[in-house]
Formats: sequence, C-alpha cells, structure tokens
Amino acid sequence: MAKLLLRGMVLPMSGAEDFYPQGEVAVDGDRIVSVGAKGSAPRGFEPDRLLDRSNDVIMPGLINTHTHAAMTLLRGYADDLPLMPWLEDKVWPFEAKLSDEDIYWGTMLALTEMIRSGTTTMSDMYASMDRVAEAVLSAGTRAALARGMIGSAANGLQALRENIELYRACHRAGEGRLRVMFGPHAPYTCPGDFLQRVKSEAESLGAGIHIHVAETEAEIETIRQEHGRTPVQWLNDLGLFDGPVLAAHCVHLTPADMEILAEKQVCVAHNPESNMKLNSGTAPVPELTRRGVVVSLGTDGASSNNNLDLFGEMRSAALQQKLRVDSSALPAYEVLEMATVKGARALGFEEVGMLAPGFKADLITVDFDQPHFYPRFSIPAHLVYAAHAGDVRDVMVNGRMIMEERRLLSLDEKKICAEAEKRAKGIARELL
Ligand SMILES: N[C@@H](CCSC[C@H]1O[C@@H](n2cnc3c(=O)[nH]cnc32)[C@H](O)[C@@H]1O)C(=O)O
Ligand SMILES: [Zn+2]
Repeated sequence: MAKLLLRGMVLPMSGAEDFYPQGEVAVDGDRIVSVGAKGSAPRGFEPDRLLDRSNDVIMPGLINTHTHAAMTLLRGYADDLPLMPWLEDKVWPFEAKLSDEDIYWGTMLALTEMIRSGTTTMSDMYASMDRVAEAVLSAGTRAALARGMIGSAANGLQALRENIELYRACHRAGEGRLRVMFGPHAPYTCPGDFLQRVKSEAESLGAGIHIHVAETEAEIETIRQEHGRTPVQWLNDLGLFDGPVLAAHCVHLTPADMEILAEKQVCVAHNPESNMKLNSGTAPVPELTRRGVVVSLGTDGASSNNNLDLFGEMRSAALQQKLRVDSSALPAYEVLEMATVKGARALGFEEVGMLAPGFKADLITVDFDQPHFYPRFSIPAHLVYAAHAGDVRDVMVNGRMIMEERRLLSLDEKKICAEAEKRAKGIARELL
C-alpha cells in the first residue's frame, strides 16, 4: 500500500483551534496516519512520495449533502421561475425523457464539476441510481445514494423496489465509498401510507431517509389544507423521524417544528442558492444549530443553482444569514463545519469529514498563492468569503489521487462535456 506525505498549511477541521501553518498529513493506503506540524509523521514512516504543497491549504474534501446530480443536463434550461411551475412545466417533462444512459452522462458531468471544485462526497436523490452508482465508482468519489420516489404516481412502488434493490447491491460497495438511503421525494408528492411503507422498508434494512421538507410557503399551505398541520409535524406523526433522516431545505419552520427536528435528531441539508433562486425563502440556520440540529450544506440540482460549487455555496450560506440576522451570524469556521464534518454526520459516513488519524484519506489542496488570498490573516475566512472552485489544486478520495495539479485522473472530461451537450440538446429539441 502506497505511503504519501503531504506538506502544507493544514486545516484539519477537528476543532476551531486546529491549524498548522507548516503542517503535514501522512497517508498510508486509504487512511490518514497522522496530522500535525512538520515532522509529526510517526517515526519510521517512510513515504513512497512526498507532495510539497507549502503554499496550499490542505483540508478535508467538501461534502454536498443534497443534489440531483444528473440535473446538470438541465443547467440553463429553465430559469427564473418559482418551484412549482419550474417543476411541473419545465423540469418534469424534461426528466420524463431522460434515459438511463442520459442520467449516467449527466452524473458524470456533475462529478467532473464536483471534483474540480473540491467536493469528494455527494448525497444524490434521483432515478437510474444503479447507473449513478457506476458513475461514482468510476469517478473515484464517495456518495450517499437515494432513489427519488414520487409516491402519488403509479410508479411509486416500482421506485421503492428499485431503492431496496439499490440498497442490496450498493450499500457499502466500492471499499465503503457508497451508502444507500431511501428517497421519498416530499410530503406533497408522497401520500402518508406510502411514506409509512418507505419508512418500514428503510427501518428493516437500517437505512436512512433523504426527503425534501418545508421548502416553500406553498408546501406549508398544501399540507395544512390536507392534514391540518405543518410538514414537520405531519412527518413526525407518521413516524418518519423515528430513524435517521436527512431533511433537505427546512426553510419554513415554526419554533415547535425546530424542537421536533432537534428531539428526533433529524439532520438538515441547507441549500441557500437554490432557495434564493426559486424564491423559496431563507432557512433559520442559527436557530436550528442553537437547538443542536446538525445542519449541513447542499447545492440542490444544477437547474436551481446553477452550479455544484460548494465554495460558492459556503459564501452564500454565510452572507444570507448575515443579511437575515446580523453580521455575526454563521461565522466562517461554522460554515466550513457544515461543508465537512457535519456533512459526514448527516450522511452516516463515520470516518470522513475531518483530517484525523484513522480517518479515510479524503482531502483537497487549495492553491493559496494567489492575489485574492493575501494577506493571510484568516484561513477559514479566506476559504468561505474569498475562495472559488478553480482554486482547488489536488483531490484525494480514499487515499487515491483523482485530481492532481488541476488534471482529472479518473474521468475523460472532454468526452463527458460532449456527451452532456449532445444528450441535453437532443431532449430539448424533442420538447419544442
Ligand atoms: N421523477 C423521478 C424521481 C424523482 S428524483 C428527485 C426529483 O426532485 C426534483 N427536484 C429537484 N430540485 C428540487 C427541489 O428543490 N424541490 C423539490 N424537488 C426538486 C427533481 O427534478 C427530481 O424530479 C422518477 O421517478 O423518475
Ligand atoms: Zn432537491
């Protein structure tokens, strides 16, 4: 097994005080052996390779906890609309024409963009998930996969069977790089009996649930009319929160909703750019965090963002709360935690999200020898308020380099872009 020593400015994300301006990370095979100041690698550790990145920040890979990867194919296809007309008039008709192969190439495009912007793990909810799994395995990244299920349609049960099959085939596959969750789409697209069916299947397998919750005011109104309570109360009354749940959005919450989320240890995937673009609202992130809810970060699909860049998303998350609450809300280090350690917790990956001995070697290096990073007063502030996707130099997942010096090692970028262009334009032409 290859031994690697990386030298640079190390930000382990294992606590606010941890930072080594002249640090090193020792990697043996797929795991981190040591993290600390220069010279901290264990005695007798003889690296096969020394990677000198003294002008780079070395940090954990970023974790995108809510996306629909293949929606890269819809990037720029349907903009400037609110959620329901966007879904019903534009997105769903386009998605109805996607083949398994289209979803594979759309996912490959997403993974290319994610690797380039330092994302090493994604949580995806979509269809044709066996092909998504194949894409992730070949890209070399990590993922929590959920089959998106719209339970009101006749295909709800078929989708549930696919999710069960996906769990059996892929959970913990690829040296543990894949996990599988269950993906009932939302309380307004899945009836209560279907949600309970999903819950009991997930429970019997020990799997988590990934669902959209309380995204728009229209959803609050729909659920109030149908069930006389809030979406959070409705899902809680159905028993959905009795196992591990990742709730995307959670924009519109009452104080009682927040208490339920905290008590049931529901994790929240916050997607500020999608929420702004679809005019959904601003999630009460500090209020949730104060109550002990784990809030992680996501981009949502590329049709409501329109990129998968978590550096941009971190910046938006911070700025949004400063605008909504006050300038001290959501400081930089907390935002970095949302994009790393908290993301790992939300997805159930126990050994990623920070740089620590025994953890899996999922890390990135960020090129700090650029004008927008001087003077170097605060590394966390620079990463959140000044960095962008193109600053990422190297990406390692599970001890394997998948991007080095901005060159992708696991994917054929030109081919992927050409396939995506051809397939998306073909579908758009059919829909004219
Ligand atoms: N219709 C699919 C399964 C749904 S996957 C997840 C769905 O979530 C949709 N989606 C994307 N972003 C959002 C959002 O912000 N809110 C609600 N749904 C979204 C997305 O377009 C996709 O249809 C099938 O059975 O073939
Ligand atoms: Zn979504």
